[in-house]
Amino acid sequence: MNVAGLVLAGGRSSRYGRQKLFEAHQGKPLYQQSIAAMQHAGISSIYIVTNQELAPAFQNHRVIIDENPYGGPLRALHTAMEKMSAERFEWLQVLAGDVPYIDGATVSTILQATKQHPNSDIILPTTDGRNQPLHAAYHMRCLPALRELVKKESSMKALYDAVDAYRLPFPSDHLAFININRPEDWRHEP
Ligand SMILES: Nc1nc2c(ncn2[C@@H]2O[C@H](COP(=O)(O)OP(=O)(O)OP(=O)(O)O)[C@@H](O)[C@H]2O)c(=O)[nH]1
Repeated sequence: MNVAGLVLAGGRSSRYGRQKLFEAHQGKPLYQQSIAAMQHAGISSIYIVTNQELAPAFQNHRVIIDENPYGGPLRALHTAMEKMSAERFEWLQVLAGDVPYIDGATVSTILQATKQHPNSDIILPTTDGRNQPLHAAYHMRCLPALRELVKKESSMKALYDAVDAYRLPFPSDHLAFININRPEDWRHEP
């Protein structure tokens, strides 16, 4: 498969009060839900982008260390793409590590769209018109734009505004992109 997976796992969890990525969900640390979803969709090369401080917790995985710790997802994506640019991958399927209901079918739908829209730079899921850039597939051709943007920007929006993003709508009641920010967010457990 020409797709690699990338789990964003280097945030501060300041709203949660402690590192949310390791909270138990269905008997496993929360971030592992994102890995399982990608594996179910057939992605076998999965990387975790994190910082030096959290890296020991991911020692059984392929880890990429943020060049700018706590620099945000755009910079984390840039660091990962630079590190992976010499490899054979065409697309990078990104998932946040704090999405308990993400599943393989959702990732498969995004991967299917990479085949249907091979000239797009990003397959950008949306729910109710809301962009979901932390759960998008990025073509490696985004790298030159990323190199320029990280010099001055920090938002993912800057990237999907700068390149050709194909919007992939999901139903408004689709749970897969719901993320945990605060402990009380678990009450949405379906
Ligand atoms: N590698 C990496 N991942 C990040 C970074 N910032 C956020 N993430 C990840 O991106 C996902 C969404 O993060 P947010 O909830 O927006 O931010 P957070 O820092 O984790 O939490 P807050 O401090 O409460 O904003 C989570 O899986 C984070 O671990 C970063 O600078 N580097």
